[in-house]
Amino acid sequence: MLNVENLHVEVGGKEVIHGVNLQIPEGETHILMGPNGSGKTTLLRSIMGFSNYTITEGRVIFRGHDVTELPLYERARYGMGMMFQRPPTISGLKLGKLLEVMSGKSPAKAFEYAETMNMSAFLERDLNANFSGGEIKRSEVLQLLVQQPDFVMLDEPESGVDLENIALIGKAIARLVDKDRHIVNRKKSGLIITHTGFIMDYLEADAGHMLCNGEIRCRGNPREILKVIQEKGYQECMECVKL
Ligand SMILES: Nc1ncnc2c1ncn2[C@@H]1O[C@H](COP(=O)(O)OP(=O)(O)OP(=O)(O)O)[C@@H](O)[C@H]1O
Repeated sequence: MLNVENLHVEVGGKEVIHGVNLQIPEGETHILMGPNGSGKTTLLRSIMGFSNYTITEGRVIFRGHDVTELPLYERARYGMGMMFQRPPTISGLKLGKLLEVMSGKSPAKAFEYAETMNMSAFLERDLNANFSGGEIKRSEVLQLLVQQPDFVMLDEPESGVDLENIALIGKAIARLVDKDRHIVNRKKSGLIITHTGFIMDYLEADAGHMLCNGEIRCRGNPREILKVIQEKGYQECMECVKL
């Protein structure tokens, strides 16, 4: 599904990602961990094609297409989707209208998803305007449910979410990356950033990667990596490179 080859990324005039290689096969969900400021969000945004993230070396291959030079919307058309950690507020754009546009010919289905995500009362509100942290997360997951991307990237989906809503969001994300869900014979895949690992209680994670100072320093079972981080800190994990 996704093949990131020797990716180097510059943001704000400095190199933040230093030669990352990452492969996510069709039907797999991978977990991305690492200390604050290690470059996790930068990596996801570069894969998605945000314009202020400059790829200075390396390639992003998605479904066999080299998308390194493509704008974000073209990557979305190929089937990539991303949940923002801090999405912008857009005055004048109602959440309901956005869902209608995203859903194409099936707005009824979009409003069903809104109900599932406890967001029906937000449809007439401007996008993200005074939404709480947890409401923003639910709105982001709702938009992805409506878009149904083949490959989804999620930036700390559980952070700031209360215990009841973690279950709601966790189950919705499990639907987004469900291996058995086929869209025109394509299996879904995902890449999820997490610090706590709570999201792994709701879905089957196939592999974990730990990013440190813009480099992947450890790969393996995501629960094992998390355990080492919890018990011994990031340093130990950096040294136990299992590549
Ligand atoms: N636009 C920018 N201008 C300057 N520096 C930036 C910019 N965006 C990111 N950085 C820097 O790049 C580094 C990596 O940031 P990034 O947000 O990718 O880290 P992260 O691993 O996602 O962190 P966290 O776990 O805290 O969310 C940080 O030092 C950050 O300050």
